[in-house]
Amino acid sequence: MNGLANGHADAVSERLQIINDEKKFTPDLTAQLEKWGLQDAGFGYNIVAVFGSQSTGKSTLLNRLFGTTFDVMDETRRQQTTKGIWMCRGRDMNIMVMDVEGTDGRERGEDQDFERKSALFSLASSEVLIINLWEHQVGLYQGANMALLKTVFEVNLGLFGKNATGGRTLLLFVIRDHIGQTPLANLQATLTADLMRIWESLSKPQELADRQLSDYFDLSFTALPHKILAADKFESEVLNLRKRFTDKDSSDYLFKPAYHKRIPADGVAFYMENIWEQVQSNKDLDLPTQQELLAQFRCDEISTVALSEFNEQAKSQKRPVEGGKVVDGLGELMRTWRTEALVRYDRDASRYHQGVYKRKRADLVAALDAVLTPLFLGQLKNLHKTCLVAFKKELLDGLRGEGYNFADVVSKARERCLGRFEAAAKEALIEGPEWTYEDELVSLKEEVRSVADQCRKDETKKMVNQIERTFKKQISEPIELALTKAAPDMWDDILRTFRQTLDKAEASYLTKATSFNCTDEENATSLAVLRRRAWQALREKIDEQTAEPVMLAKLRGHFEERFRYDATGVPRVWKPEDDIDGAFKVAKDQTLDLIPLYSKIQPTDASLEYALPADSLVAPTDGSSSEDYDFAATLVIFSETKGLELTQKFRREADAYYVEAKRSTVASIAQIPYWMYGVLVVLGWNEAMAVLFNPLYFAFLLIALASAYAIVQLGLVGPLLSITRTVGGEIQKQASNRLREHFSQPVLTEPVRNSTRRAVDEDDEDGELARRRPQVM
Ligand SMILES: Nc1nc2c(ncn2[C@@H]2O[C@H](COP(=O)(O)OP(=O)(O)OP(=O)(O)O)[C@@H](O)[C@H]2O)c(=O)[nH]1
Repeated sequence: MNGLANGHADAVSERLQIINDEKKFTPDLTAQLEKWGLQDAGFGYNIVAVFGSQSTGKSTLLNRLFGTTFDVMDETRRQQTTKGIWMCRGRDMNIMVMDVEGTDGRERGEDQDFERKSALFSLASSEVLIINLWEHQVGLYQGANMALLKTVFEVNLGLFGKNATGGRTLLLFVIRDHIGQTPLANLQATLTADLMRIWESLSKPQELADRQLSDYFDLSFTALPHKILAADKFESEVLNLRKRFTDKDSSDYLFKPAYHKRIPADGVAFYMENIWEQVQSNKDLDLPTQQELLAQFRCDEISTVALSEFNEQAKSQKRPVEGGKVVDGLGELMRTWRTEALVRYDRDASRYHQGVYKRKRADLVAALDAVLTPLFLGQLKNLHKTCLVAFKKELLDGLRGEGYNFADVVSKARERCLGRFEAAAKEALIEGPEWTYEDELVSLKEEVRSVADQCRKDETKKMVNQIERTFKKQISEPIELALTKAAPDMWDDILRTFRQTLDKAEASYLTKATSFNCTDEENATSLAVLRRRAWQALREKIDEQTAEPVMLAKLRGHFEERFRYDATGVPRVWKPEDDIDGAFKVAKDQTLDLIPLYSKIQPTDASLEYALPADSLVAPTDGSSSEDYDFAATLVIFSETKGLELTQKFRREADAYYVEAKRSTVASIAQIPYWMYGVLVVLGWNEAMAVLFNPLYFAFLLIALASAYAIVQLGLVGPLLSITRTVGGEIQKQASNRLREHFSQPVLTEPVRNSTRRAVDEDDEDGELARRRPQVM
């Protein structure tokens, strides 16, 4: 019986290494739980673990508190006792106690992997985690394992922070070898502040960013006196603490239900194994060694200083570049800033862990380039703009004045523009970042080409306009002359002149176009436009010359030439015997024949007929018109109705000429007839004899003769003659007027009446003349 009881007692106090040195989780936990009699405990059990530096009396404390059998360090050898994680059942209590390998162990050196993983495992799986530390460790960062706690909190939050059912955990700080000089409250405040600080500095997952330490952990603090120097007090305090773990009725009972993980006892083995697996596979725990940590910290600092100085320098050119200015020597400036920053970094950081130094250097280079790249791109954009502006200006300057070769001007300006861009872009390139200016250059080339094209189009237009003006000048006079002459082959002359002048204009265009590098298609379009405009110019000239007043003047001129001048070109003086009617009719008919001649462009020689080519008829692409050209319509100068209107107007004018001619014959008839002078001699003979034979009259005659002699002698003949002529002329004028008034009075009213009637009855012209004749006579 005793043997059995002893056997059971041994099994209960047996301990098990649940995680060994090789970080392997034991497969025997379930069996051990069975042996401990906890397998069927359901939720009736608790888990506690310990955390702290190596050889700080963790195992001693656990054994005292829970009656466990963990190994305690042999004082004489002072070496690590606990390796891995051990578990033991508390004596007479359903408590699974875990003794965890101490942190900061000499044996593991800088390999902190296991201590992180074991600490995290303890934190995640236990209800109460005893954080065991010497009093003198309080306030230290590394000594108090704060760095380790930070890492563990961080990973714990990432791994298990979202698990709302995981429950809270009590962190029980046990301060060992508490002398009492510093009250527990002060130590507690220091530790709480430290914890809060590391919690704040955690990098938390985004969704847990506002979680507080108190959301996951409760804090409790207790102090134990020196085990050897105050052995009794130590023992009694340990007992007090033990009660807090065991006395469920105590107000400060530590295993509060809130801390329970709610895993039935038979699932604990699986649950723990699972936690260990997660802990093991978590990459976040593979943190760098201290050396690396230090390197990271320092390299970051050095890099920040270098970067901030670099940023200051770069800022000075940021505004000008953003403002569209091309900064001279920007490449050199950028190279200097970049090199200075890297030299500064290399000088201070290269002494640290090489891997970290190189990694951070790459980060720094990327940060430097991220600042420089916009400057480079901005510089390229500004260069692009300025070079293009310069190109345009050079082009316009080159095309000013006369005698330039367009192709030459363009190619020189282009070469200079691209050369300037490439040189400045090359200067801005720096070694290191994979920058290129090719894309910008391609886009610049494209824009230069399109500007040159536009310019060429404008120039071609200008040239066509110039040729058109010359064309107009050249055809103006010949057309005017031909239209004035009004010969039957008038249109032949006009069309011949038109063709010759157009041929010259086309040849002139083609000669000039070669220097413009125009494509065949562009030439064809320009020529089509030129032909169409030439024809329009011809039409304008013809329209100008055939406008109604001009046309009437032409007809009048033509008529006058035939009616008022004879065949030899001498002005006619109509005599009564002249055939005014015949001459009038001939002149008028010949003149009226001109109206159909003027009304249509119709050469007598059919080979001279002109038709615009089809491509000149389509609507021009320059937007000057949206309609196709109706060439056939342009051949008609004026319509038949217009012709009839002209005929009527001309007839009225011709009639006035006729009347005038008639009147001039009356005027010549109205002179004093010569026989009147004979009548005067016959009738005045007696009076003459009376003068000769009357002494008085004779004396008067002699005096008159003497006076005449004296006048001749004195040279007064001229003045006297002129006086006499003036007086005589005046008298003759008066007499003539009287006679004309007398003879012309009845004739004046007739033509007005007749011409009105003539408008009504045009065909009866001859009859009308016959009626008029006796009245005039
Ligand atoms: N000064 C002092 N020494 C103690 C105290 N508790 C235990 N020790 C001694 O400290 C030494 C280490 O004790 P352990 O209990 O093995 O310490 P540990 O933290 O479990 O050690 P590891 O398991 O190796 O990490 C032993 O020699 C103990 O006698 C204490 O409260 N004060």
